[in-house]
Amino acid sequence: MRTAYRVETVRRAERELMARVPEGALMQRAAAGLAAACADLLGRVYGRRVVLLVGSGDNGGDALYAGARLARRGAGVTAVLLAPERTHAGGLAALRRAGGHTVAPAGAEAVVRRADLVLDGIVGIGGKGGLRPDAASLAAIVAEARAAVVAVDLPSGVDADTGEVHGSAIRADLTVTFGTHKPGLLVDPAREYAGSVRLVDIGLGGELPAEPELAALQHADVAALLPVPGGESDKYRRGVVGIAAGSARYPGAAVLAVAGALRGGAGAVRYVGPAGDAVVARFPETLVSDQGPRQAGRVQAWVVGPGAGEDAQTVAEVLAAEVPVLIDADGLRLADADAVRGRTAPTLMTPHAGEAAALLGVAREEVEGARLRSARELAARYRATVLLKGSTTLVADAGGAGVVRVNATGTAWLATAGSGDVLSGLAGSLLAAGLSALDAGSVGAYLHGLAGRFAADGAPVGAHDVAAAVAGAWRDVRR
Ligand SMILES: NC(=O)C1=CN([C@@H]2O[C@H](COP(=O)(O)OP(=O)(O)OC[C@H]3O[C@@H](n4cnc5c(N)ncnc54)[C@H](OP(=O)(O)O)[C@@H]3O)[C@@H](O)[C@H]2O)[C@@H](O)CC1
Ligand SMILES: [K+]
Repeated sequence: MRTAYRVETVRRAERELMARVPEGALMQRAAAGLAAACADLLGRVYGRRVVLLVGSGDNGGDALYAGARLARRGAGVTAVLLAPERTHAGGLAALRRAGGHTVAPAGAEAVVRRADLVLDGIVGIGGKGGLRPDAASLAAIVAEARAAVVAVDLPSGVDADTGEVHGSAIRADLTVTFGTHKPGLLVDPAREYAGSVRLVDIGLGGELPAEPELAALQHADVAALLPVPGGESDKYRRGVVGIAAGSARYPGAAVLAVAGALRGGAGAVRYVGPAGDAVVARFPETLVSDQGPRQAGRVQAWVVGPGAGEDAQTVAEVLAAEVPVLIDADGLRLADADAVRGRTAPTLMTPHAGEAAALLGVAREEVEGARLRSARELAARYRATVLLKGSTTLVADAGGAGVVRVNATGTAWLATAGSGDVLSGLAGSLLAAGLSALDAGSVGAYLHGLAGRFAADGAPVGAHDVAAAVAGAWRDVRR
């Protein structure tokens, strides 16, 4: 499990650890890891031109000590000091001893233009709000440069706790972060500014609490959660998932949701709705019912909404069922909020940013800019588990508090028509197989993302290709 902690938690853990190690030891560990990452990126250190952007806090101190290490290995290192009188004294002395130089911000453009590598030590976890004007002009200069950019701990200007970006921020190729990931490194839009992320162990692990702010499942975590049939299993014990989806206008949504559901671990898929012929033509193993959800026979979980059009009656019937329910697409619009809040069995809502915005009564951009806050807010309002889809997929558990899962497997190729229908079937099938809403949502997103990668392999794909690739993703996870 990859985990991320909020700044106040990181600060508390650092205080505990600092009390037990020699003064300055943590910064030296950070600087050593940072310098090593820079050396890896450069390939050869000797003769390279390195520019440090140095703010007034310890983030600048890290950059200066790392710069000193690179200077000792033969790099030409120049530090741009944003606040010369408040620069980290020990770091500055170390850089000077190693033969490094300093310039004022007015000299930044000339040195950055010629640099091979820029280290962004303007601000780290002590940052508040978007970059101030002097720092923002440096960010603009860096954006024009050909140099590789390494962010120290965080790209300056992004919000460490939320992943929000207010104003300008440094765009890095690599972020070297210390002790633990910060939520902003895993959630868009900030994640995009971070580039790839390398975690340097400074010994903080033992001081961090059990519950992080964010957690990203890895292969082993997913493998442990996947439902696997035992010797005594039959189709009913493995769980039956009901799919109430599709309409005369959108029969394809039903086919795709069933396609996802067949790959999600339930023992059988029951379909109700007007697209039964299309579903059976493609997937003859589906149990098709021409009754509404109430009369359709037992299921262990329902999926309602993909391509549902205006069928509010079906949505209401499904919400009244005392089994877990996944609500997607049109179902989100048609569901009565009080009916969702009043449910006793788990509910998993799977909106994309536009749908989440409509439910929250805000603009889509607001959700995209504040994904973590939006997912928690929806989960609190509806007392439902919320899987917010998009460039970063998040799953917040019912009520909105507690750890939020972030999915790291997605690919931009998944932004294709019908892809969400496959995910809803897949996650609904995992619900029917007995996973909690949080696990079904995050395992579903993980497999779906991986399947998208396998199916796409660098080229456009259709949603049916993604569904077909889920089995391969499943095998890859269990391997
Ligand atoms: N603690 C530890 O054990 C370890 C910590 N480590 C390192 O320390 C870092 C935290 O250091 P920190 O606490 O000194 O804060 P930091 O991020 O340098 O920023 C504060 C300065 O930024 C300024 N500033 C604020 N907002 C701004 C803005 N929007 N735009 C521009 N400037 C802004 C603010 O100015 P002020 O408000 O004071 O005028 C203040 O001077 C952490 O990220 C990691 O790199 C590692 O060495 C490992 C061990
Ligand atoms: K930084």
